[in-house]
Amino acid sequence: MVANNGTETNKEDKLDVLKSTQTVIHKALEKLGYSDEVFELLKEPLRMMTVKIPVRMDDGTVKVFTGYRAQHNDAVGPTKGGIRFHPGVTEKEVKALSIWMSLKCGIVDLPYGGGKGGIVCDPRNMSFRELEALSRGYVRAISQIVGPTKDIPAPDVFTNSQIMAWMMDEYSRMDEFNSPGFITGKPLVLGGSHGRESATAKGVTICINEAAKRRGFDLKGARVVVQGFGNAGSFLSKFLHDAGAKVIGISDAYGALHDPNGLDIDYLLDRRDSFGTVTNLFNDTITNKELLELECDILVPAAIENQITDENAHNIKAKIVVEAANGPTTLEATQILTERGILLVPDVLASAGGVTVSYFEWVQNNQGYYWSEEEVEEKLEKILVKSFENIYETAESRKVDMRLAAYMVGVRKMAEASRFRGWV
Ligand SMILES: NC(=O)C1=CN([C@@H]2O[C@H](COP(=O)(O)OP(=O)(O)OC[C@H]3O[C@@H](n4cnc5c(N)ncnc54)[C@H](O)[C@@H]3O)[C@@H](O)[C@H]2O)C=CC1
Ligand SMILES: O=C(O)CCC(=O)C(=O)O
Repeated sequence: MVANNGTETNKEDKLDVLKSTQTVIHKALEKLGYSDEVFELLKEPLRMMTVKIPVRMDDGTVKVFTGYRAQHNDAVGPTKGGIRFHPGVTEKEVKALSIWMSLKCGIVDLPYGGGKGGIVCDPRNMSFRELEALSRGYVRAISQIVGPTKDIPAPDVFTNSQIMAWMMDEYSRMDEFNSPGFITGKPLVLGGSHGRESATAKGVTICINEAAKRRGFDLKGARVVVQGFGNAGSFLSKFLHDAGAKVIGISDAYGALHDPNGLDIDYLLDRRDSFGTVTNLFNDTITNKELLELECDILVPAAIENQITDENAHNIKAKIVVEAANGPTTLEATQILTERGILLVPDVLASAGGVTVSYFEWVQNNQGYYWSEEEVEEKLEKILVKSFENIYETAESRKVDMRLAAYMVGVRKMAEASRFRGWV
C-alpha cells in the first residue's frame, strides 16, 4: 500500500515480521563475517508449500481453508516447528516463524532446522468435528514434505494436544505405521513427553530468573504483567505466582485484568477456556494497550506479534521484558527499550523451552524409552541456563543487544552446516 507521504508504507514495513527478521539476520551474518551468499540462502525458507483444504462444515456446505508449511533450512537436520490456527495467519508470517524456529534450534543446539505451519481459520468458531476434519485434511495436504525424519510439526497458537493426536493418527494411517515421531506435543498416552505442555513457560521462567539475577532483583515480590493467557501465558503466570512473584496483570484477545495487589491465578487458571480466554467473565477490564504500559518489574508478551512498537515502547515501565511470544516487539521498539536500559530477552531464546522438550519427545519416540518429568525438567534447565549465559555474554562482549546476540549465536550452526554441505 502506498500512501501520499509514504507514512502508511513505513508503518507497514515496521510491522513486517519477515523484513525485520531478515534485517537482523543480515546484521548477525555481517558481524560473524559471512558473505552475502549466506544471507541470500538464509533470508527465506528453502521450501514453502501452500495448500487448500476443503472441509464439509456442520451446516452441509464445503469451506475451503488455506494452509501453509514453511521449511526454512534443513542443513543441520529435519525441520521442526509448530502449526498455528488463526484468522490472521499469512504467508509472510509463517515464513518468519520458520526462520525464528531455525534460530531457536541453533541457540539451544538441537539437531534441527526450522519449520512452521499455519492455517487461516478461527477455531474458536468451529465445532470439534470441523476441527478434526481440518487437522486431518491439512496433514494429507502436506504429507509429501513432512515426516519424522523430514519435518516434525508441533502446537502453536490455538492448537493443542488433541489436534496433534488427530494429525499423528492421520499421518500414521497414510504411513501404514504407528508414527509417534511425526509430531510432538501429543497427549502422554500417545507418546507425548512429560513436561511438554508447560515447557515453553518453564523456559521463559528460567530466562526470567537469569535476567532478574543480572538486574539484581529477586522474583519474590516482583510485580509481573503477562499478555496472553494460553499455553505459554497461563503456565507462566502459575510458575511465577508459585515462585512468590505478584502477577498484577494478565490478558487475552478480548481484554485484560489488573489488580495491583496480585490476581488470583489459580482461580483464573481454573476458569480459562481451551483458547486461553478468561477476561469475558469479568466486567472490570482494561485494554491490552493499557496492560502493556502498567507499572511493573517484569513484562512478558505471550500472545502475538507486534505488540510493543515505537508507539508504546517509551511508555513501557518494566525493568525487564521477556518475550514468550514470537515476534512481539518490533526492531524500532527493541532499540527504544535498549536505549532506556530495559533488558529485553528475545523470543528466539526465551521461548525455546517448547521446542527443546519437543526434541526430547521426538528422541523418546525414536528410542521407545520414556523419561520422568524430573529428568525432562533437569535437562531443560541445563540447556536454557547455558543458552542464556552464552547469549548474555555474547551481547556484553560484542556490545550488541540480546536480540542481535541471539541471532549471532542462532545463525552460526546452520550457516556452517550449509557451508560444509557445499551449498554456499
Ligand atoms: N505453545 C508453544 O509451545 C509455544 C508458543 N510460542 C508462542 O507463544 C505465543 C502464545 O502461544 P500459545 O500460548 O501457545 O497460544 P494459545 O493459543 O494457547 O494462547 C494464545 C493467547 O493469546 C491471546 N491472544 C490471541 N490474540 C490476541 C490479541 N490480538 N491480543 C492479545 N491477546 C491475544 C489468546 O486469547 C490466548 O490467551 C505465540 O506467539 C506462540 O507462537 C512460542 C514457543 C512455543
Ligand atoms: O515444539 C516445537 O517443535 C515448536 C514450538 C514452536 O512452534 C515455537 O517455538 O514457536
